[in-house]
Amino acid sequence: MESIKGFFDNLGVTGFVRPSIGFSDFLDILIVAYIIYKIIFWIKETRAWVLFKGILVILGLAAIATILQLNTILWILSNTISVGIIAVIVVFQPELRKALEQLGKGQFFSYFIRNEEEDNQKASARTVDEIIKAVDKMGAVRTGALILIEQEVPLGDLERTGIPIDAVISSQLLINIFEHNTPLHDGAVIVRRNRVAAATCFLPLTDSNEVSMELGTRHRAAIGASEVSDAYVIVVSEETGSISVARGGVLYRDLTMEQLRTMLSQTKKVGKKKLSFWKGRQDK
Ligand SMILES: Nc1ncnc2c1ncn2[C@@H]1O[C@H](COP(=O)(O)OP(=O)(O)OP(=O)(O)O)[C@@H](O)[C@H]1O
Repeated sequence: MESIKGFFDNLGVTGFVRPSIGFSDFLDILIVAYIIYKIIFWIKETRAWVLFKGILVILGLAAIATILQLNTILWILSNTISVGIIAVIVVFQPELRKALEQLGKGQFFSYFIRNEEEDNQKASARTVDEIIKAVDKMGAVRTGALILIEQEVPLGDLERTGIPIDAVISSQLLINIFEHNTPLHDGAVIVRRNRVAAATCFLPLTDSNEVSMELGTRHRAAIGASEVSDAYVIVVSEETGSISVARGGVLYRDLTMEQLRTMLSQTKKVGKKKLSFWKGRQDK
């Protein structure tokens, strides 16, 4: 401390006050750090993660604009920031409401907590095989199905509209879930890595005018979900037994099993080992 004081004295800075850190300050820092940690987890689990990355890009641009003195860009950024904050509150109103509701119910932190063990698992070739087997069988007997395979964009928001399952994936499980007149058959199943995360999930319908009139709400929901995420959304038509995949707002219809396998082999690769804060999760 004396050397720091000496440093400031040499700089001519007088009146150096030695900061005193007491127990309450320590507790204060710990609580704030814990809350920030939980909020980051929440951001990673919801659509907010994509928005968060967008905000980081804008902050990066602002930093570059400040360094290079790009005054017009700085002016635009400073004048749009207040509008941006209001827009974020409006867009994430459902998530904020949910978090406040959980806080009221005393489940705030459980809402934020992810299953770390699950995070360390990876989508395997076996998972793809099981999905293809189930889809093939359901198509043959015209059992309608809707399956989302999560990629980089977390599907926590959609998952919470359904019933949690959290079971290792198998073709039998998927076929059972979509069996007619059973409690779980309505709605969509969400697959996260090797597990069925939830069933009966409600997906947003696309409002695109370009979707063929012959397609009903199952297909419209698949396209809608693929517009708001990067998930692979598989649809088995109850009417025709045909298999389609929606991805990035585009519906690839009447796929053969080989075409489906080729598409699903492009899902998050097995064998990549990286720890990436930017990507938001650990892939193995
Ligand atoms: N928003 C939604 N989110 C999840 N699942 C949905 C949604 N809308 C409809 N579904 C599922 O789709 C079923 C209705 O499918 P519908 O017959 O309207 O669609 P379709 O596109 O014609 O498909 P199919 O060829 O299977 O008949 C519902 O019973 C439900 O399981």
